[in-house]
Amino acid sequence: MLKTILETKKQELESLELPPAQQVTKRSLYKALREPNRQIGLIAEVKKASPSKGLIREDFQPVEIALAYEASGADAISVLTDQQYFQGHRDYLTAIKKETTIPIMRKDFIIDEQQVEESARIGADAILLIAGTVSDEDLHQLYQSAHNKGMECLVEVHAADELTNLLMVFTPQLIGINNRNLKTFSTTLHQTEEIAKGVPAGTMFVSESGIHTPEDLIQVGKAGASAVLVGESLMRAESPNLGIKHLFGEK
Ligand SMILES: O=P(O)(O)OC[C@@H](O)[C@@H](O)c1c[nH]c2ccccc12
Repeated sequence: MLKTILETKKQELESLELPPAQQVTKRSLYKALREPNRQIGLIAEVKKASPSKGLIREDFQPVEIALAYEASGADAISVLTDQQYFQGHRDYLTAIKKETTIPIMRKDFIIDEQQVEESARIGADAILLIAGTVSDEDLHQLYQSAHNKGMECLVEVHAADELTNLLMVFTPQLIGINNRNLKTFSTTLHQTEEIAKGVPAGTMFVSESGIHTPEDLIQVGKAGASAVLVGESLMRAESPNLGIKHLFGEK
């Protein structure tokens, strides 16, 4: 699947038109996650559909969802901008950035400098970079170029050896451990527990995917996660607010 998505991204790159730069003030994702609103940080995701689950939310109002996340105490927001597989759009991110005050991360498959520039222009505060999509050296380049453009990065890994190899090239300020197996699409929080052992002391990491309950938060918190990235369980809730309350076990 990842291979297919990357093929699409390469095609899209051939006709990518850079939008005009939005005049925005960048917000720090690192800082927000270092001082979370609750016992563990929350990056709440705006996600309409996914390749594994199909359509997740029929009534999809991206700005309203983002505003509700912020009002409910999310520390940051992740916005899917991939159109073909996640039914996202870069305009959703720009609109959300304008209406909110917390850091906004662009969730897409970023494999080229042009997309880093595009992310800066549409108003992203941070971008997701995925280990294994390009070489670790190229990933480092994209990471540095994002920082040069005033953005921060969440660098995602899926396996312990992937993290080990990455750390031989550079140490990202923020690591994401994806609980989803990209081949089978199944999720297990053991993934976080296993891979966390290889995260350097003092480096923050986020546990991503397949997180639904207060027990899940405790489990990944014990493994050392500073924050969680949650999409589906919030998007399927009756409202974003109820979804966040349910996640944290609040009345
Ligand atoms: O909807 P979930 O299971 O809560 O997962 C959110 C997020 O981790 C997931 O959307 C994700 C993690 N890494 C990605 C890379 C690309 C697209 C999507 C993702």
